[in-house]
Amino acid sequence: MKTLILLRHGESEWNSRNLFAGWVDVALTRTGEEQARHAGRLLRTAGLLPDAVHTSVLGRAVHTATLVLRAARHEGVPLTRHWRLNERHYGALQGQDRAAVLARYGEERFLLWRRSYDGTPPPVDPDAQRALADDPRYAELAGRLPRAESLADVTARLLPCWDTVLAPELHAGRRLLVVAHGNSLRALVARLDGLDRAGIAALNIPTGMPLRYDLDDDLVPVRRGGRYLEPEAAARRAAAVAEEGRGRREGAAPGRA
Ligand SMILES: O=C(O)[C@@H](CO)OP(=O)(O)O
Repeated sequence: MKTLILLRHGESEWNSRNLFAGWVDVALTRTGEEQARHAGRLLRTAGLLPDAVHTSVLGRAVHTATLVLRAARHEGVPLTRHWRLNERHYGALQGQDRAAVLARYGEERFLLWRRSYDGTPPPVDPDAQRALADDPRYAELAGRLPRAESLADVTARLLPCWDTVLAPELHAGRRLLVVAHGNSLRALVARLDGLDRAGIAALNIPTGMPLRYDLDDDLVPVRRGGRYLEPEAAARRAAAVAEEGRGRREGAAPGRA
């Protein structure tokens, strides 16, 4: 049996303000930092300390992973960053308020951009991301930085990381922790669980809640959907993520853990 633990970063400044973040490097809030520490304590208590950690290159994921390992008293493990695990590039929606986007463009387009498999948000103005072109984290992407991504695009750029890094390490018997983002994890879960379009549209992943997948020798989940270490809190918070833009945000969910 192979074990893969997925974790969306803790609440970010822009999660708390209900702004689309994408590739913009926003910091964790104090709540997000505490969520990360809580996740680390959960992993230790559950006996799920990872052999290796993989994150995106975005600060909110790397910071979350660092806080998780510190809280789990397990800081010695290798931590590798991959731009392929980044959040979906949200194009011109980055920095925009979800409620304002919903009000301006309507439910159908909001859901197409936010939760469909192949809907691509409007592209970002190249001037708005000039700094990314000089960012060493994206050196490999020189001249072909994305200007917006659909979930299909995210899946296509994430799979090489799965095929060449994550899957081989799992096959080698390593327990992995992947700390990434709402949409890069949706792409990974969709692939693991073989979700259809309706399943993908309905999938929402809450911040800071470890999701455990046990995989067979072919890396097929033993239980579809995996299992959150705190299933009730995760279900509540995933439902709140689905409602973002409609007046409630995840951090405002009642009875949150
Ligand atoms: O802002 C973003 O980049 C993502 C995840 O935080 O938002 P959404 O959940 O709306 O896809």
